Amino acid sequence: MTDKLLLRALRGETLPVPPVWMMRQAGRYLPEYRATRAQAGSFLDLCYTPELAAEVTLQPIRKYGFDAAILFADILLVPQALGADLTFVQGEGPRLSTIASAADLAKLGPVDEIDATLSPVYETVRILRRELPEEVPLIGFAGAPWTVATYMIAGQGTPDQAPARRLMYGDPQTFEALLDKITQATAHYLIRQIDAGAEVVKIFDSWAGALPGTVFARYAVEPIKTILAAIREKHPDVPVIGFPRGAGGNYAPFAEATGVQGLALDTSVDPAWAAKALQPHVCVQGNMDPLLLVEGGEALTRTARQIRDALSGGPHIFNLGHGITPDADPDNVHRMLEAVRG
Ligand SMILES: Cc1c2[nH]c(c1CCC(=O)O)Cc1[nH]c(c(CCC(=O)O)c1C)Cc1[nH]c(c(CCC(=O)O)c1C)Cc1[nH]c(c(C)c1CCC(=O)O)C2
Repeated sequence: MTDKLLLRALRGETLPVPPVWMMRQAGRYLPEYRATRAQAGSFLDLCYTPELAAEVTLQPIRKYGFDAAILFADILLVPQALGADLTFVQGEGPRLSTIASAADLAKLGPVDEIDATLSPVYETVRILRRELPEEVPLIGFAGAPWTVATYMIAGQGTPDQAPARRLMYGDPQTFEALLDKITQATAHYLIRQIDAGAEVVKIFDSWAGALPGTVFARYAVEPIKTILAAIREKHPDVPVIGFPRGAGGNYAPFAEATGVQGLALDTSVDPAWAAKALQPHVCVQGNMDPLLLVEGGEALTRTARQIRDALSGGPHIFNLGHGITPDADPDNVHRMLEAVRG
C-alpha cells in the first residue's frame, strides 16, 4: 500500500503531520509488556515465541495508534544464531561468549545455518503482517556489523567499546573476518524478514560514535553499503533506515555514502541543522530526548513541537533520539502524540 505515511516519508514526501513511532516502543515502561514477558519466562523466550513477540509488538499500536510497528526481537539474536552463547542478566544486560582471537572466530557456525535459530523471528513477522491494521507498516531490524561486533568481542556492553577497538588495531585480520561474517549474516537475516513481510528495515549502529574518524568509512559505512546492495538485489523498493548513533560530523557523509532512505538522528543533532544539511537529501527521523517521557510537562510539549516544526519543511518521521526508558510514564506518550499531531 502506497498510502502508509511512514513509507511516503521514506520516499521523500513532505507531509503535513509526520508519522510517529518510538524506538523501544514495546518495552518495560508498559505494564502489559511486563506481563507478557513474565508469561514468556525470559526476554529471550519472548523473542523466540512468535505469538508472544507479536503480542508485545501490537501492544503499543493498540494503546497509542503509532504510525509504524517494529518487530520485537533483539540485535543480539544474530550472534546467537552464529553460535555465540547469549544470556540476558536481569538488571545488567547481555552476556555473550567472547571473541578475542582467530581461534574463537573459527568456533562460530556458518552463515547459512542461522535460520535454524532465527526462523521463529520470521514467523513473528508473518503473524504481524496478518494482525497489524492495514495502515500500519512493519519495520524489521538488525544491528549494524560494528555494533554487533562490539558485543561479540567484549562479551557484554562496554562504556567505550575498547575491547573491539583494541582487536581492530591489534588483530585487524580477525576483526575484519568477524565483521564480514556478521555482514553476510545480517544481509541474509534482513532479506528473510522482508520475504516474510517487513516493509522497511532499520539498521542500528548504536556505537557508531565510538569509531574513530580514521576508520568510520571502512567499518561503519562499508558494511552497511554491502548489506544495502544485497537487499536491493532482492527487494529494490524496500526502504532502509540507518541509525549511526553518535556519528556527529559523520552523519551527512554516512547518509550520502550508504544511500539509506531514512536517517535516524540521535539526541545530539540540532534539528535546525538537520533541516538544512540532511533533509534535502534524505528523510530524517528524530530525535526527541527520551528523558522527556520521564519528566513530561511543558518541556515535553514544547520540545516535541520544536522538533516537528524545525523539520516540517522536508521528509520527517517523528521519533526519539534513542530508546524510551523503563522509567518513562506511559501517559507522557499520549502527551507527546498530542503535541506532534495537535
Ligand atoms: C544495542 C541494542 C540492543 N538491542 C537493540 C539495540 C540497538 C538500539 C539501542 O541502541 O538501544 C535493539 C532492540 N532491542 C529491542 C528491540 C525491539 C523493538 C522495539 O524497539 O520496541 C530493538 C529494536 C528489545 C529489547 N532489548 C532488550 C530489552 C529489555 C529486556 C527486558 O525486557 O528485560 C528490550 C525490550 C535488552 C537489551 N538488548 C540490548 C541491550 C544492551 C539490552 C539490555 C539493556 C536494556 O535492558 O535496555 C542490545
